[in-house]
Amino acid sequence: MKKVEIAVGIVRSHDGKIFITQRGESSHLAGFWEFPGGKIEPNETPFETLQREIAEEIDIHIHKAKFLKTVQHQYNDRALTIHAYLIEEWDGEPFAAEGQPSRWVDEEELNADEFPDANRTIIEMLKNLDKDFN
Ligand SMILES: Nc1nc2c([nH]c(=O)n2[C@@H]2O[C@H](COP(=O)(O)OP(=O)(O)OP(=O)(O)O)[C@@H](O)[C@H]2O)c(=O)[nH]1
Ligand SMILES: [Mg+2]
Repeated sequence: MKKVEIAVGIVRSHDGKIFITQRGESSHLAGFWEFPGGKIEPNETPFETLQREIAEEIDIHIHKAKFLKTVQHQYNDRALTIHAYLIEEWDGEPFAAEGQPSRWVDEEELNADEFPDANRTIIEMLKNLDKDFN
């Protein structure tokens, strides 16, 4: 079984909107929405991967990121580990630098059904975080 380990960023604006991108037509889980990020390369820490992938995919420079959660998920063809970070301070304006569809979505309107199954617990945690603070 193929093992894949990734780092993803939940980019959240001060007014509670999250920047998400859509997976390309020919990729694994095509058409689902995702948090920008990608595979950890040899000799990279998850945070280094996060900085690199976020720069490549949405062209922002991270100032501060808060580690949220690591989740594991078994797909048919791969065992996936996701390290998820919350990014609330950055330089630049996020855009889909690789030409993929993208949008800002209100956190309350994040719909786990539009994301791969592995994202479900991350989205739940995100919504619960705010309950604790509000
Ligand atoms: N970037 C990203 N990948 C995710 C998320 N949720 C999720 O299950 N994945 C899965 O994590 C794996 C790594 O995604 P990736 O963007 O780095 O890699 P990729 O499309 O080049 O993968 P591939 O070449 O195996 O198709 C993919 O299998 C993707 O479907 C997410 O929120 N963000
Ligand atoms: Mg990627």
